Amino acid sequence: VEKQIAELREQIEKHNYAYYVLDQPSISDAEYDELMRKLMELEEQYPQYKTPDSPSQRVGGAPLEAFRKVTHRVPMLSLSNAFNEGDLRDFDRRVRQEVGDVRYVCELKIDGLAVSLRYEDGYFVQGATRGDGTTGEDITENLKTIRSLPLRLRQQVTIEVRGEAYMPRKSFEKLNEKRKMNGEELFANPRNAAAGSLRQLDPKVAASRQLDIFAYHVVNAEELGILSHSAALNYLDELGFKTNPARQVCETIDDVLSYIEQWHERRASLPYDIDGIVIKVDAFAQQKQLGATAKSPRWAIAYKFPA
Ligand SMILES: COc1nc2nc(N)nc(N)c2nc1C
Repeated sequence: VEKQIAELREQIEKHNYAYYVLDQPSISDAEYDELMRKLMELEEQYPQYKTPDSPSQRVGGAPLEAFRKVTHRVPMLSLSNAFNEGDLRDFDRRVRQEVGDVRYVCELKIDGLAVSLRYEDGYFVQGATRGDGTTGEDITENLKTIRSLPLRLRQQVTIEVRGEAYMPRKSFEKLNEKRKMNGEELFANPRNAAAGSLRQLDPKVAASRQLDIFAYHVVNAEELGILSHSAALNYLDELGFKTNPARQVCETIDDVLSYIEQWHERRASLPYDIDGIVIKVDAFAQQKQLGATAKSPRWAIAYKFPA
């Protein structure tokens, strides 16, 4: 029976990954539900074979009284902003003055909220909000309900990952539709709705909000022998995280500007809100040379779209 339960777990996680991470459903909802029902039934009968990474454990138990505080071992910095081409060219000049020739990675800046995810030996053990950058709130139970968040990685690594939790526009529209029917106050935008959902003390409510998450940073990348940000993102893919596919390596600031132009136009075609583009120096050795201020890294900048 233990083997049967383990097989079911693997099977369900495989379909979960295909559906929520790759957006390529591999079985019908009905078949998926049937597998889940079978797993829950067997785990009910043989609780000794229930494991923390089982898909049945995604929607936690009882609501919390309050959130525990979490101190980030590495502070969660914020990004300095650029509002026009001049700001971006100044950034590029400063970077090149310091490190010489440079490659950038450009990413969409998802309009959600930054979270930190800790895994030990491949198992998700804790998730926290950014808070004030040093101290955040433990929202592990709520983050577990996000289907694209792996409860167990494809490699048994101890890693800390940063990502952006967000509410897809479709989920946002459905949620506000429901709130309107119930005469409740509407959320102003998907970002507020995502923040409100992750601050729910009852994981069942968070689970109902259909949130999603993109991983975008490996905190202990160098310890893991990774040499660049683009390699870190590919590593996150290998581990089973959902990363944003629109990322692009740019050799010049002109390439960065055309990437920004392109996504400013294509923004409405995305199934989620973005509020800008993040530009990062790719090589970690150069990031290290550039360092950070108390508030933000000198090797990255966020270009904000005009409101
Ligand atoms: C390395 O620091 C960061 N990287 C980021 N990357 C993306 N894509 N989006 C963000 N919001 C973001 N925020 C921070 C502080």
